[in-house]
Amino acid sequence: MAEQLIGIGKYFDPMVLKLLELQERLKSAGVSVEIQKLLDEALDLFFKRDRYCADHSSPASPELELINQMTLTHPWEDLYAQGKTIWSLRPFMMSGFKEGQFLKFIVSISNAKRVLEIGTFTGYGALTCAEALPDDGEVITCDFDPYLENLAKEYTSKSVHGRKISIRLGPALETLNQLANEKQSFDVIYLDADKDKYWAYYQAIMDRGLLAPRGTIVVDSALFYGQVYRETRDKNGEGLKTFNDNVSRDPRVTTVLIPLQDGMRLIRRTEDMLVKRQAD
Ligand SMILES: C[S@@+](CC[C@H](N)C(=O)[O-])C[C@H]1O[C@@H](n2cnc3c(N)ncnc32)[C@H](O)[C@@H]1O
Repeated sequence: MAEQLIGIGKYFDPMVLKLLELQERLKSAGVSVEIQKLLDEALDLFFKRDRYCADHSSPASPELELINQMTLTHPWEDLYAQGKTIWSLRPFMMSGFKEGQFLKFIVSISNAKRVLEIGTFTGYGALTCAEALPDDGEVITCDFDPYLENLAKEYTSKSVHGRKISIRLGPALETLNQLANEKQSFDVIYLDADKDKYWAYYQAIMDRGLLAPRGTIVVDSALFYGQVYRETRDKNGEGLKTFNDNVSRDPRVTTVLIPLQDGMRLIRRTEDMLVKRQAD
């Protein structure tokens, strides 16, 4: 890719990536030490804020931390080279701590009982949701990679909340159609799979009754490394842009896009946002 479209490590914000690039270039550009120091301080403030927020949030459970560590150290490249995974997976695909805690709050404050996750990966999002559900709650999560089905099962079952999780294997759109045919509906739906199909997933969710009354859709990677507001986009960035444009114009829903991590979007039916007050 000519321009840097994809983030480095856990930093998804193209502005930070540009500032890091500038910091490198200034070192050899003969710019005064004071100017370099100002930029170093500005970046340091950004990283400190990130660290401070993480340090002053409740920690993830030991079981989630185990999934995090396993995901970071798993031999993804070797597995793909050996044909054991159907595509090239990377640790940064995992939801991780900040998004996880945010998602957990949404599940909890919604008093959700049933959650659907589109895109399981190593089970971090599924277990996060399961931890916020009551004993009779259920998370259905789906992925099309059989390797991930086994891995996520192995790791989520290490938690007492793992029994609330079931995994459906297959292309997400087929799974959504199956669930709709089974007349299933969900209080929270976490959309976190192939970005170019988000609009198709959203249409299936909204048109086929998958979102329960007063339900919420949570969309991950809604900014997609800033591609949605930049000139250059790949197939996924294009998919996300179409999705964002269409959803923000859909009169059925009320939505907010939050610059958390790589962008998180919340969507609810507009009628569910209206407070029903008793007549005086
Ligand atoms: C970003 S990761 C999901 C991360 C996960 N939700 C978490 O909380 O850590 C996206 C996942 O979607 C899966 N995926 C991509 N395209 C898919 C499709 N068409 N059908 C089903 N799963 C798909 C990938 O295999 C991958 O595991």
